[in-house]
Amino acid sequence: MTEPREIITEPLTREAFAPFGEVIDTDGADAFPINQGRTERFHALAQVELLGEGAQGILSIFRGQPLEPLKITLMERHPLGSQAFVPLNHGAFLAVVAPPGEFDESAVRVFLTKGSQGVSYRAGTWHAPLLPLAADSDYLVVDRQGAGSNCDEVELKRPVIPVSRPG
Ligand SMILES: NC(=O)N[C@@H](O)C(=O)O
Ligand code: NI
Repeated sequence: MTEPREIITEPLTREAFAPFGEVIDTDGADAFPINQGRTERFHALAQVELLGEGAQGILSIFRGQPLEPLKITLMERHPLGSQAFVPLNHGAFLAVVAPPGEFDESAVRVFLTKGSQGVSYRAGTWHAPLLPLAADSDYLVVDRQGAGSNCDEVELKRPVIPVSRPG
């Protein structure tokens, strides 16, 4: 059994997450009034990427459970589309990511979201499957349905254990 590797979680910010996708959050986002001023539109927080033959955008709800023990051994990517997760009951989660392209295990980073934040993984961004911190956490998921293979998986040589920043 290979030695697990601890990675310190980072707070999720647009700038830090930019190589992997977008942060879906009203904080710090541009907004403009619509509906005669009764509604604020936080516009285009993320782009939906739908690539390849017969690609369609779909909306699903994932009801996730925490991974226990919290040890990540597998990551995946969706080369033909983005995948967004938006919490429906304020469930914080871990966004464990690595840059698109050839998988580089040394480049894995762990972001801790606030319950008010969602993410959109860019097409091809390596990520761990949904990792909510609390039981029965619901997320609206926007991703791609269509022809072709849209899920590549990779086994980590060293399992990753997220740890919170000391202090
Ligand atoms: N398998 C599936 O639809 N979900 C994963 O892609 C995930 O990122 O959770
Ligand atoms: Ni995924």
